[in-house]
Amino acid sequence: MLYSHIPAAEKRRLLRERLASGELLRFPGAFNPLSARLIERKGFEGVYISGAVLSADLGLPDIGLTTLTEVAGRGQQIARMTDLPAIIDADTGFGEPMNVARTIQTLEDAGLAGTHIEDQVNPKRCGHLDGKAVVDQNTAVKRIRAAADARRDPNFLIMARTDIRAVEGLDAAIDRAKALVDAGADAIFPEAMRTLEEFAAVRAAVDVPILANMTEFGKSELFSVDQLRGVGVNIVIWPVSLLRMAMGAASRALDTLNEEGHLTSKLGEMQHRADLYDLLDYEDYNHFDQGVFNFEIAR
Ligand SMILES: C[C@](O)(C(=O)O)[C@H](CC(=O)O)C(=O)O
Ligand SMILES: [Mg+2]
Repeated sequence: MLYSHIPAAEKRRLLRERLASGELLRFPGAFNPLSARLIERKGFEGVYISGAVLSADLGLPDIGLTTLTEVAGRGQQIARMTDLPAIIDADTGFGEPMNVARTIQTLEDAGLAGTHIEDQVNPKRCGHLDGKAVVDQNTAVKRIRAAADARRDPNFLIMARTDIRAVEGLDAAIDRAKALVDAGADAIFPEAMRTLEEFAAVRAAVDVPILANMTEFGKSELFSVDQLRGVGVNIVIWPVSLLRMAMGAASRALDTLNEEGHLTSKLGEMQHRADLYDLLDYEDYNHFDQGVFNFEIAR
C-alpha cells in the first residue's frame, strides 16, 4: 500500500546480486508509476524508465530537452511504486562531468537503482535514428569517471551507453566499451546493435553485464529473451513498448468513440475497475479508514 516496502539501497543490493548470478533480467519500460506496479505484478525483474517516454509524455521529442529535475522527479514517482529495481535513462548526463556527478547523486536520492549515461553529443537523439554524433573517447570516459566517483552507494549501477556503433561501426563500439569499463562503468549498453552476433562480440570483449535495447521500429531486430540469453545478454529493455501499446489502444478507442458514439464494444479491452483497484491495493487502505472501502464492484 502507498509505496514500495523495500528501501532503495536494498533494491540496489538485490539487483547487484541478481546480475552477478548471470541470469537475464527483463526490464520493460514503465510509462507511469501505475504501469511500474503492473510490471512487478506480472513477474518481471525490473522496471526501465525511458527518456524517450519521459519526453513523449511531456509532448516533447527525445532530443535532450528534459531537465535533470524533471527526469529525477518522474524517476522517483515511478521507483517508489515498485519493489523492483528501477533503471533510469540519464541521456548524456545533463552537462559537463561535474553535472554528471550531480546527476548521479540526484538519481541516488530519488531512489533509482541505476542509470545509463551515453556518449552522444548534445542535442542528442534516439539511438536508432540516423544522423547521430558521438563525443570523442576522452570526453566519453570523463563522463563515466565523474559518474563513478560521485556515487555514494557502491551498488548504484552506472551503465555506460555507447552510440558509436551506428556512427563508426562495431570495432569502434568494442574499443569504446572497453575504455568505458576501464573508466568505471559497471555495465555496458551498446546501442543500436544490428545482429545477435554483434551482441556476442560485445559480450566477449568486456567482463561486465551488457544490456540489449529491444525498442521497436529501430535498427535492431526484435530478438526474443531466449535469443538474447543465448548470447550472454544480462539486461533487456523494452523502453517504449508499453507506451506504444497504450497510445495505440487509446487512438483506436477514440476512433470507436467517433464512429459509434460509445465505448461498449471496447469494454473487453479495458482494464476493469476491479483490476485497477487491485493494482492500487485499494482494499488495504481500509486498514487506515474503514469508511473508504465500503463497497462492492460488480464484475
Ligand atoms: C532507450 C532510449 O534511449 C529511451 O529513451 O528509451 C531510446 C528508445 C527509443 O527511442 O526507441 C533509444 O535511444 O534507443
Ligand atoms: Mg533515451
